Amino acid sequence: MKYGELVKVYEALGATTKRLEKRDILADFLKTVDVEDLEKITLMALGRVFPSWSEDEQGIGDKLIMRAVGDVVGVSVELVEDAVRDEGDIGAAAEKLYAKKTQMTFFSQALTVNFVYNQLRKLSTISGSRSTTRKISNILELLSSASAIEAKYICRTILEELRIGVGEGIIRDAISLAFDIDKAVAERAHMLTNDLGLVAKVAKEEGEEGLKKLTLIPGRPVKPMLAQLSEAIDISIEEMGCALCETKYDGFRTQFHKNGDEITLFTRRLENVTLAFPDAVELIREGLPDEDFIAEGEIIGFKNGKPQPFQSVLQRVRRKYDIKETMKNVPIKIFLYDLLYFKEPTVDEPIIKRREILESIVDSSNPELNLSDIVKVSPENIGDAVDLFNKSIEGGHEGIMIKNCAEPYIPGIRGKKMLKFKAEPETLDAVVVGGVKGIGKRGDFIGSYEIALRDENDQLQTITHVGTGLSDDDLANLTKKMEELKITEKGTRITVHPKIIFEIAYSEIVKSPEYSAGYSLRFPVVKRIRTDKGLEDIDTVERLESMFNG
Ligand SMILES: Nc1ncnc2c1ncn2[C@@H]1O[C@H](COP(=O)(O)OP(=O)(O)OP(=O)(O)O)[C@@H](O)[C@H]1O
Repeated sequence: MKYGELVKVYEALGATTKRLEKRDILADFLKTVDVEDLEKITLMALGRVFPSWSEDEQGIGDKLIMRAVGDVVGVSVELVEDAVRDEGDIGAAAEKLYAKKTQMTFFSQALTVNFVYNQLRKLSTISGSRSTTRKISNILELLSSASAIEAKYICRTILEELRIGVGEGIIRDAISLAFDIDKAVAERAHMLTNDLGLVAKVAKEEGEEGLKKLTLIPGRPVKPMLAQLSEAIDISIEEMGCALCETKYDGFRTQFHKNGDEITLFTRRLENVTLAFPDAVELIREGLPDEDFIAEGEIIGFKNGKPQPFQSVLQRVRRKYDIKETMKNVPIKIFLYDLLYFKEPTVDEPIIKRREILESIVDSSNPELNLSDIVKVSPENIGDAVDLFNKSIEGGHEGIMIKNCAEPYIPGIRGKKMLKFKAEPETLDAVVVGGVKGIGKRGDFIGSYEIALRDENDQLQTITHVGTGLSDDDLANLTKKMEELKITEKGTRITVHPKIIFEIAYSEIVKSPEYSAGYSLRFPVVKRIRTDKGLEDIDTVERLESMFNG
């Protein structure tokens, strides 16, 4: 297939903000795609060339693309930077600049999807000496054969930001519609494999039956099951009838995979953090059996018998070097609470059974390797759950989880089957989309951060500016990061790629015409910088609205 055909679909998708229209456009298109191109096109519709579970990345920053665009069009990097400032992103800037392109390209052939996909994948394999030059020449090969509009989307795909408002949910629904697959079956296949390209291919070739056979593979990360808030401990237990209540540890959610001899650790964002935790790998190797498994739990920094703030474990993840040193500074404990695979998938077993198997396979004689504190509760002994809550808070933990005894593990879904009850008021996770440079003492820093939530059409809508709660160190680090993520700069204001996630506490939600969400927050404070969360994890305008309406 010609790349130009995919580009036409990108344009159509970008031209509407309506979710259902996007789904229909994509479904109609997917029906026409040959099976050889289907995996590639499904990934590229997401603006990616690697599935979510893959650790490969193109590793190209804005600067490098600007250089490449400048080279192809025959203008200076400064001019490209100006165009980006005017147009808002490198894709739109490239499209504009191509119109002025003076150099003619000889022997240029129409780009195919296959060629673009392979060239972009190749970028991840280029490393070592002269890698920048080699990467640029690889990008130039693509850009010099591209039309203006193709260049726009090639640049955006390199940065993994297509800006057409299409997320995984829309693509999954389009696959269901295109190949007549029950939505729940497609959703489950996606959640278990984390590979929409594969889901599309199997849906087309083997239909629902084929999708039902797709399952977990130890060594490949799975999206975690997420929790909703419990209104009150007693109400939740009454509703569930039988509940497993567990201490909610405020640590680093980790999946521990064993595949053959290899043990791999993944974060809730599916990042491989094995190298940051050699001690955790050893604890898991010694405390669990030899068979393949996927267990889930929390890694917590522990010092002098006390849990350390969540940020302390994050230090371990950020440090690429001196792991031995950081290991000494931040000793850890593991608290396991779920089992997704043991010799075979266990996700369909109820939590009560999964816990039973987990208890039977974990040797927790080492005080660093634990099972979560747990009580089985029914409406007759709700007091036991309240006791566990109090004990958890006294122990320096966040609260309790309340899990419906009968429920399977549902990856990636924030459902009512697993609830959390915390001592502290609820917070919001929002993404930073811009910032304002400070004045006076904070002149060198970006002191105020504009944050946004996601709306029902996957677009970001702003809610407030926040600067309180950040230490001088945070401000220095954030300012550096914001410079790297910068898209445009006007006066003291900058806009950035949406990558930094803040957890925000506030006193009240108010209506506001000033921000595009239509709501704002009073007295917002940054509680944490959530490097363990990504854009897909931020809260929605819908949730804000329902919290506003009480
Ligand atoms: N015993 C436990 N069982 C399940 N999850 C636990 C447990 N202890 C701690 N957790 C943590 O609680 C989180 C569940 O809350 P949720 O799914 O809402 O994630 P979250 O958005 O990270 O929540 P929060 O910001 O409240 O930690 C899990 O992600 C996990 O990290």
